[in-house]
Amino acid sequence: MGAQAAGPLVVGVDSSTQSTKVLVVDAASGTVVARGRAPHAVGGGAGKESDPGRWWAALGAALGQCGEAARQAGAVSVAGQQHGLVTLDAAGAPVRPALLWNDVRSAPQAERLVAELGGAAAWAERVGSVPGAAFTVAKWAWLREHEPAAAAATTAVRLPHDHLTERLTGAAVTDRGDASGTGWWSSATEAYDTGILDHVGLDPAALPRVARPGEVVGTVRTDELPLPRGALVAAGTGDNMAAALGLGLRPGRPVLSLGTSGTVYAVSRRRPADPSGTVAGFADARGDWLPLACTLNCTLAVDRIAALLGRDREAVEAGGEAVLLPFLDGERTPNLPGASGLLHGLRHDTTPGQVLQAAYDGAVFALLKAVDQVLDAESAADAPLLLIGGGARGRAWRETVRRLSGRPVEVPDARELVALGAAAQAAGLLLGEDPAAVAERWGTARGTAYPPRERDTAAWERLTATLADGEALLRR
Ligand SMILES: Nc1ncnc2c1ncn2[C@@H]1O[C@H](COP(=O)(O)OP(=O)(O)O)[C@@H](O)[C@H]1O
Ligand SMILES: O=C(CO)[C@@H](O)[C@H](O)COP(=O)(O)O
Repeated sequence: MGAQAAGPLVVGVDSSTQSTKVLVVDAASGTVVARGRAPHAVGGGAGKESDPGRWWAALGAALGQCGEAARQAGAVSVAGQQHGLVTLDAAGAPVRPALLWNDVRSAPQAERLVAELGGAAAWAERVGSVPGAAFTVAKWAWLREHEPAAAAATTAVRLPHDHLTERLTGAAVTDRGDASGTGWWSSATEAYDTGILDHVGLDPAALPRVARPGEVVGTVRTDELPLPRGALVAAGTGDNMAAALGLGLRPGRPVLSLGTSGTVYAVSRRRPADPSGTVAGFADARGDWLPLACTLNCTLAVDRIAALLGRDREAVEAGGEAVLLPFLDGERTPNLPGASGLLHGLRHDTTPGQVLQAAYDGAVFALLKAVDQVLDAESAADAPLLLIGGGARGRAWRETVRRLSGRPVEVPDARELVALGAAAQAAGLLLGEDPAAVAERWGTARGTAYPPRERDTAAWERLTATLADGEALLRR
């Protein structure tokens, strides 16, 4: 155990794309007393898949690294990567590996579903979002079409965080935040949409119950993990909703998260409904909304380009006119699921460091373009961007965001805001408090403030033009 604890201990879990991270936190002060981390494997050939059993094993390994502290927890909450399709058989075992949020094979099914059920505006009004390949409903439609035997063997469908919560408690339960990324939960009625479920041949009985914010959904009932039996378990939520909890986020504060995915979001009191599909109309974990735009190519794509160039990720150079759209995995924002990376504007004097800088620029461009779209109209135009996720630790990422946004940037000292948000949710159960108020009291958003820099409008215009002119290639 690291630092001393005064209050009861809580465990917050972040089961994200690349790894599971666990924090044991003093509920009274927010002090992190122990932490653990274990990697996941993402496979699946042309797609992106992970074995849910590996998430469970990684959770056990990460908790094990926390030593005695985890065994003293009074409450636990699991946050996880959004959208993933976990299919279970009658014995509760996975029928096949989970299809992940960044698997673009389901793009044709998403397109078809949008057309079949009234078009983009109708979906935005009914569900809050226009589903793309990421949404669980498109993944389920893909499975029925490509692996009908697997779909037929499925008796329960879960999201990654639901699956882990169920293994902890035995309860089939999810929360409104993660449910809002399925495409079969309506933000208009705040309930499963039986018309959509019927359309895709999924029995509502196969889905978990949607818990109320603040509900105790069960207690730890497994001996497979180093957690105390009987500890309270919160509903958990999607990883972006958990980070919003972890920051104690209030409306008007935009967040930019740089991890496997790039996301930009804000809390809103108004239910979003963007018919263009750029902004997903997610629910947050407390009863408000979380309009969010997400890219597929963020830290992994830029690290891959740095490796191709044989450079350290910080070895960027200013200047030149190269433009790089690093869409190595296809892209979600803009919606170009079949795209690959595009490099334009090379000259004899272009340096490798300038090409790497262009990759950073291309990775944050669509996210920065969406900042104003996720904020309510009355938000201050110069509100600082809260920069989080693994990339927030990097100078090149931070300076790129400052240069292309022209906004002030704040980088919280706290590293694991998703796990911290889950811990705040767990602490809320024990203390009978709102998790956002818990996080505020913990001071999780405290960090370093960077003033605005002059905006690089020339680079912005080059990116805009290359995206428009390259459209035919990017749609191929
Ligand atoms: N010091 C650093 N500078 C820049 N990038 C970093 C640094 N540390 C980690 N990263 C990036 O963070 C990414 C992981 O971010 P994280 O938010 O943990 O991902 P996940 O999406 O799995 O939650 C890695 O892909 C890596 O590129
Ligand atoms: O699909 C989305 C948001 O809609 C992603 O943000 C996933 O939730 C995965 O997150 P990370 O593993 O990158 O944190």
